[in-house]
Amino acid sequence: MSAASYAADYSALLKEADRFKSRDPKLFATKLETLRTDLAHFDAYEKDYFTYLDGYRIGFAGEPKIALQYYLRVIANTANIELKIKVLAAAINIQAIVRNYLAGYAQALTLLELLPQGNLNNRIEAYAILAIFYNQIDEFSLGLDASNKVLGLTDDARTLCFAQTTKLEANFNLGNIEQFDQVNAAIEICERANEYAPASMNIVTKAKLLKQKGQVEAALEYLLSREQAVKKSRYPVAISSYEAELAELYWLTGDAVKAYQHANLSIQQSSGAGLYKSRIQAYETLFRYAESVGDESSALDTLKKLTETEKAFLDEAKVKQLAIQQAKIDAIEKANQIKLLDKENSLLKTEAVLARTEIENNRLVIVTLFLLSSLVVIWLLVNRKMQRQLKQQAQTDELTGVPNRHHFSQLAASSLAYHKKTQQVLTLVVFDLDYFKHINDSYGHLIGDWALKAVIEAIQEVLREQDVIGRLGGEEFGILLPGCTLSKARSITEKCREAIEAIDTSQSGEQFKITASFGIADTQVCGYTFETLYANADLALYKSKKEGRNRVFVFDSSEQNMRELVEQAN
Ligand SMILES: Nc1nc2c(ncn2[C@@H]2O[C@H](COP(=O)(O)OP(=O)(O)OP(=O)(O)O)[C@@H](O)[C@H]2O)c(=O)[nH]1
Repeated sequence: MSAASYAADYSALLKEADRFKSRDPKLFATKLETLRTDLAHFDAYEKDYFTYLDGYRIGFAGEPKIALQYYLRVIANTANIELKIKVLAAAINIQAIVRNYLAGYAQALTLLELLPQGNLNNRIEAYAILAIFYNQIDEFSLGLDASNKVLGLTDDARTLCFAQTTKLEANFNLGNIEQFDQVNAAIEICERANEYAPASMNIVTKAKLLKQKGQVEAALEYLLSREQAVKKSRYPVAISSYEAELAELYWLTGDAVKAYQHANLSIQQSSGAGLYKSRIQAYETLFRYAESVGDESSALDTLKKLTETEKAFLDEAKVKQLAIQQAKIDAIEKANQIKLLDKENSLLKTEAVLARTEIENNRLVIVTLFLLSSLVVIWLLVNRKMQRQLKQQAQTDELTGVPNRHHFSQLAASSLAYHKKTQQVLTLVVFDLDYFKHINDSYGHLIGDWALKAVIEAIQEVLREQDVIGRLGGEEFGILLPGCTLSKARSITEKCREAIEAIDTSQSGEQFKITASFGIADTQVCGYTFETLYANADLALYKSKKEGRNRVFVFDSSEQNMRELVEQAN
């Protein structure tokens, strides 16, 4: 019948099997085999729990290293912290047995880290195992500490027995024991709990204490009185140390033969690894005995074995110390690595913040630069417009909007240069309004201004696109007629004159007549200097005025009257 057929609660069944694991190994193994048939129905936790129990069974059957493999699998796999703590403790126990102290010590540190998350049973079990482990690696202060923790957590007789035993061992090795109360209590509690192995260890300890206090006879008497109790334990460690102690006590009390016999009994019991102390004690007794009987060859042989055992013991102690040192260094390194990681993390965080800030700053800089460049562009555009406006203002006559005298002469000069280069004719027309003073005087300056603007508008209607008109001053204007034959120029000028004459002044609110007198000079007659061209056009204008105004005259150097005019003008 499988476990599943009478109960589905595998966790409870596994716990029940667990209770028998050291109390009744046979029953435990049976229960385990029953559970094994339902392995497929287990959840992850139950599987891990089963693996642990199965490992325990294997360890108990004398295969600690295989047991350890099972435990390590559970430790790595399980998500259940209580099971993890339980198995870690069991693994530490095994590490002590297989004398892998480095791994055991490192696991002890992990166990202590996890322990606050465990339940009460976890703590009791863990501290109990730690106490054994620490004592075994000669860390008796830690062993004492762990033992006291167990004693403060439980009133279970069996557990108290083990904790009192480890406490006694730690205190004995630390030289802390003055009275016999503690050792008597430890023996009593273990015997009451039917735990003969620890009871036996405590019995031997009591004998050692008596010996230390010089009560050798009492020690011997006591040990002999407890022989049955120790033998009943069937615990080789206890028996070998009992026999070694007994041998020494016999030696000290002068019974050399019994000393020799019990020393040999001890060595027979301590053939297993790790029982160095008892063997050393026994070999010492055997050596003394061989010396005392003059058996030099036996003495030498024993001395050799004693030295070998002492060496093995010291090597073991060295291994333990090195393991502890290494584990401590590893722990410090781990802590440092964590600190370093923390530092690196905070450094990375700072870098990330800095990077973010830098990105934001860069973004800000880009935005600012963009805004600045936009402002510069806008400023340049505005400035160019302003410059254009200023330039225009500087070049333009405010009232009429045509080029002023300076600009007009510049335009004329460049135009003349071009025409000279291309050998084209350029004609300059100058005209002056007739009796303008009279208009001003009669209708006021505003009307005079109106008239000036009206004249420009009228002329611009007549002029071609390429022709340029400018104000030379007051009521005098100039017109550049590029690439124009004289007859064409005369014709355009005549049209200009007519246009002025045709201005309807009524739009100004006044009714009056506007006329202008014109003078024309061209480059074919006057050359390509503006001054000469202007002077000659001005002479022609002068002639128009003189001839009665409102007319057009062309400068002609061959003409007599022109010469006269020049003379008059000079
Ligand atoms: N309203 C106005 N009058 C101006 C401006 N510039 C010059 N004048 C006037 O133009 C008149 C020119 O007078 P004059 O030099 O005696 O010439 P005129 O009266 O036209 O006579 P002729 O040129 O001989 O026909 C003066 O009264 C100036 O004050 C201006 O921009 N606006």
